[in-house]
Amino acid sequence: MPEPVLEAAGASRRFGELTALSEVDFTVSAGEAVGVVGPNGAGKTTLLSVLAGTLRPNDGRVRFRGEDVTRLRADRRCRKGIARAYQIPRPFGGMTVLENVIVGATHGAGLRGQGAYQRAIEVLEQCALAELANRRAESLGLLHRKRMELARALATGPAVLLLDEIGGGLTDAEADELVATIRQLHAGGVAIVWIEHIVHVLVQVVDRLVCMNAGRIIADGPPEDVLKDASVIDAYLGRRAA
Ligand SMILES: Nc1ncnc2c1ncn2[C@@H]1O[C@H](COP(=O)(O)OP(=O)(O)OP(=O)(O)O)[C@@H](O)[C@H]1O
Repeated sequence: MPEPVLEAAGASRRFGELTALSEVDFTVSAGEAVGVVGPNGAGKTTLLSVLAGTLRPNDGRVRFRGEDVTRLRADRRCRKGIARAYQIPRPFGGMTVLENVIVGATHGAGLRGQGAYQRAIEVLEQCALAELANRRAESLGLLHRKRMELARALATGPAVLLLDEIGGGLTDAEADELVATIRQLHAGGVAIVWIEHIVHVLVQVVDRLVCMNAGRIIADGPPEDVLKDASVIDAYLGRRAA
């Protein structure tokens, strides 16, 4: 069995009366790429937040490389190797692309000076952003802002990268470019958990697909099997086509 890098065991999260996440067991192995799909409100982002540490589960545990990190805040988990990129990129305004990525290297990886600079340059190249290093972050178009969001996450030196609907709003050609970048990052050994509604984009990258509905995982396996699963068609794919 491949070594689990990040796992949630029996994780539940309630918001008042609503159970957004209900006793979920989820594992991503070292170097694996897992896609997460499901209807709106299924609990996908809540699961990602529980894994990243921006939300505490009410019950259950989160483990990173076997260590219980349930009580660690997101910034401490980031230092250990769990990075997250958001649906809506949040560049630090008034700073260049390079400076934004240096912040990731400094705060997320604990690098300083030349080390942080070198790491930032490396990830800008990996994310095809080197030519825009000195541009103001807020002047970038959507695809480049998404690449910068990825670069900032990568600069933290993650073992696992959590991606929350980063394909949204892109044209087909832009989505293809983003897929190429993410495949490269994955080929470099980073494990990926990617929530995405654009399933045909997602399946170009992931080895495994998980479908959630009403706070639970209803299917988990090879993408081609999950996409044929009757409960997935009923809860998600059928509804999307309707
Ligand atoms: N901070 C919060 N306070 C109250 N309710 C919340 C909060 N965050 C999420 N919820 C609720 O929990 C449920 C799961 O939300 P979540 O964002 O995890 O779903 P999702 O599968 O990511 O949906 P989408 O595809 O629309 O992003 C939803 O009913 C949502 O309204």
